[in-house]
Amino acid sequence: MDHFTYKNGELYAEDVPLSAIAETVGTPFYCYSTATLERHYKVFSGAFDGANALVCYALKANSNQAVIRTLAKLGSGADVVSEGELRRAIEAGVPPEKIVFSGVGKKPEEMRYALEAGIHQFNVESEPEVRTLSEVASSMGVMAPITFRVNPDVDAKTHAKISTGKAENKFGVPWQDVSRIYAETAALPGIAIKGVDVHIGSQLTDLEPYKNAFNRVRDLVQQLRGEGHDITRVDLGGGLGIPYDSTIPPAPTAYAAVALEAIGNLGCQIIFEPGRLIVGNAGVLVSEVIYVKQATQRKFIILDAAMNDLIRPAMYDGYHQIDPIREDQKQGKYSPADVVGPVCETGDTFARERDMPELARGDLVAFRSAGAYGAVMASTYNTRPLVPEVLVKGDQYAVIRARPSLEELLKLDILPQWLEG
Ligand SMILES: Cc1ncc(COP(=O)(O)O)c(C=O)c1O
Ligand SMILES: N[C@@H](CCCC[NH3+])C(=O)O
Repeated sequence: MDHFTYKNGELYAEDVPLSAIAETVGTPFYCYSTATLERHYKVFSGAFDGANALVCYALKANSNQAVIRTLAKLGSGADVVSEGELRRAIEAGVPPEKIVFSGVGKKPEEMRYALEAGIHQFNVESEPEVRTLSEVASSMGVMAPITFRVNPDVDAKTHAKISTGKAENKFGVPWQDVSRIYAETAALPGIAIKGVDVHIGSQLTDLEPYKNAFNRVRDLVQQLRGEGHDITRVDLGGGLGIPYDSTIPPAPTAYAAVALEAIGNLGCQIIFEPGRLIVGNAGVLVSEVIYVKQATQRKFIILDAAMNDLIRPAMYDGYHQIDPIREDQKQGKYSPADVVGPVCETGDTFARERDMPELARGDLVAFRSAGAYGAVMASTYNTRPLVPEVLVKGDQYAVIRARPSLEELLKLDILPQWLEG
């Protein structure tokens, strides 16, 4: 459920008409709903009421500090994958003891920063990484709390580009080496083994892969305990899908039941890293129709948003519902059209032969479910400024990241002295 609904003949974000934001901010822009963010966080964390669970919102999905702070105020922790994200989380008010650090390529200086901050744990993904962390922590005279991310070799049944738990993927340590790696790590200085971590992929719409992975993790925890390790934490990652089209993913309560059935009796703290589930349906991308072009074979609706603003359709064949802002258009006649952006790539196509309402130059549309992996993946390709972000709360709204000017964008380049003049 989200808080983007038609009222008074047009699409609103909570109690603010999106057209009013478009008038002051210009298009394209991302708009997030505080009520939806809060609702999703509460539904997810509420599914684990009574369990020893820590929800660490995965910042990569949407790392605007206003979004992070909204969630931090509800008690959320953070899953970060770089020093940049770690700084954002701390700056936005997430206590370091609720922060986990994931990712296959943590650099020594990032490890140092995280150790100084006092984060909850490093989710280590390889042997060279744990040796480096051991050196860094020892040189600082501290202990680094860790889990190893294990690769359970299960098929998450999601898009290949966002599947992470197969043996062929770069993530985690190989299942057959886990026992040896834990034994060798136990002898390393500066490292405190705390548990096991797994994350098998993103936008999962089936609980079966979770069941397989979590049961494997449960057996592994028992095995590692038998081998003398003090396992007190299990991090189950994120990945629960959201409805983009007609596929209805499992409810958080059903997911929680699977997780708790597998892991609930181990006496461990259970950590979750949901990203998309929290922010995906809490955001829309609003764009204006620049032209409608009738070509020989197709009708093209050309928008002022492009693949650089929302890459999901080009990169993962991602589906986003595209709704007109005006309700009369929503209820009117539909005909097939390609919805495209102005970027000079054929891949800059949001939808092909999609049934679309009758739209004309100047009309506004909203891409639904654009709160996750939208603004964070934007680029300035074709010298298009990064798209601004707006947060709504009730009848108030605020720009939470402004649109940079073209002057600012151009100033990023530096002419070498031999080209000056
Ligand atoms: C380690 C890790 N944790 C959490 C997430 C969040 O995933 P999602 O946004 O699908 O919940 C990801 C991204 O897939 C990830 O790589
Ligand atoms: N960027 C992907 C999700 C990647 C998940 C990252 N671990 C998407 O838009 O669907």
